[in-house]
Amino acid sequence: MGGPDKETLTGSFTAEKNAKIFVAGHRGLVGSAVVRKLLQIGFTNIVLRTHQELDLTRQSDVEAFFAQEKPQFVILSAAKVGGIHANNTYPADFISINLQIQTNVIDAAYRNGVKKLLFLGSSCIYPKFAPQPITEDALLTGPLEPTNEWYAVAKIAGIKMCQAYRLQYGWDAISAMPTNLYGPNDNFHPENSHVLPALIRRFHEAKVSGAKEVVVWGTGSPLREFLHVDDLADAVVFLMEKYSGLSHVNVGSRKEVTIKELAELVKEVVGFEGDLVWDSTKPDGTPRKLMDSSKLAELGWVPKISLRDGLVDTYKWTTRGEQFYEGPVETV
Ligand SMILES: NC(=O)C1=CN([C@@H]2O[C@H](COP(=O)(O)OP(=O)(O)OC[C@H]3O[C@@H](n4cnc5c(N)ncnc54)[C@H](OP(=O)(O)O)[C@@H]3O)[C@@H](O)[C@H]2O)C=CC1
Ligand SMILES: C[C@H]1O[C@H](OP(=O)(O)OP(=O)(O)OC[C@H]2O[C@@H](n3cnc4c(=O)[nH]c(N)nc43)[C@H](O)[C@@H]2O)[C@@H](O)[C@@H](O)C1=O
Repeated sequence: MGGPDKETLTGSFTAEKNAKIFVAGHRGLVGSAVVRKLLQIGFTNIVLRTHQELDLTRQSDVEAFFAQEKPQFVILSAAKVGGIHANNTYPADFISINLQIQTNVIDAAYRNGVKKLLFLGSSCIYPKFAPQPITEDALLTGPLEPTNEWYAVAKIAGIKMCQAYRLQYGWDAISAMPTNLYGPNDNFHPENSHVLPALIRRFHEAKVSGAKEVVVWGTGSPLREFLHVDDLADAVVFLMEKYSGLSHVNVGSRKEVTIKELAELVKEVVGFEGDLVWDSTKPDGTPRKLMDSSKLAELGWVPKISLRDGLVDTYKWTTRGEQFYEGPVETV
């Protein structure tokens, strides 16, 4: 079976605005941003299923769904996702659920004639002490960060599955590796979320209750790179349009901050006036994971949203109703 043999394409995706696209995980941070982006640029035939309607860990249900709906494109943004504590506490869930979801969806998509699929991985696929900034070819060159190795192993398997299907069948499956993301529809669970939503919520609640201090995990020294999810959604559409290579592609903001700097910024944006207290019994995780996103930049995509602007918008979004939006807290 013939498939694309060139790394770059010339825009077949956005030309087909009535093509049927399945966005898996559309109620999550990434999936919801991808749907917003697709609607904004005029796509009219987006197929969606909630977790309750279609459990993607159930192989026969996934096969039946693909056989019935026959989508032409798939964005795979459904996954078991969480921050450092959730990853460290539920290793079995993180490896097994993610392996099941991605294996079922990727295989059923191929068998049911999907033209192109994009799989979402994560920057945690790289070795804990990879040279910085981390290029795509650092994959599988050293041991993983222990707090998220189970999730990382599943994500590496997803990349490899896309590559294997391209090599054996010539099928157009690509993988994007985003850095740490944030934005509307994030998970704001107090323990199981990522650092940014956790801190937005904790600082907000401290401001409202008049608390004198806020506890932040770890030492504050780890460096992280953050990307607003609307930038990521833009990059996803860009890659669907322009990229058809074997290698996965890093998607980062190319800017890093320490967790201490991040906490100070969230404190300022939320308007909390008390002190920060560091809980060094909590893990720091990987010391640094700045990705080298020059492959994507060379293809012609760069991010637009600064961390400060993205944070201000996200905080406004969480407090736009009468109550703080906590997100789908039952997910982890
Ligand atoms: N958030 C981040 O910082 C980063 C995320 N990524 C990647 O982006 C992708 C999306 O992450 P994100 O949007 O943050 O995650 P979310 O937790 O916000 O969303 C995940 C979505 O997947 C759905 N889902 C989970 N399990 C199943 C299942 N068994 N069947 C059907 N649907 C299911 C969830 O539904 P429900 O809530 O109902 O369970 C939810 O809608 C993931 O692959 C993740 O690895 C990569 C780098 C960073
Ligand atoms: C995207 C990526 O996300 C995860 O990796 P991580 O980058 O380590 O994720 P994190 O956002 O949870 O933490 C970042 C840093 O921040 C510190 N930190 C301070 N205070 C809070 C806090 O209140 N909550 C959290 N979660 N972290 C805190 C925390 O101690 C750490 O030093 C992977 O497991 C995996 O899911 C993955 O791929």
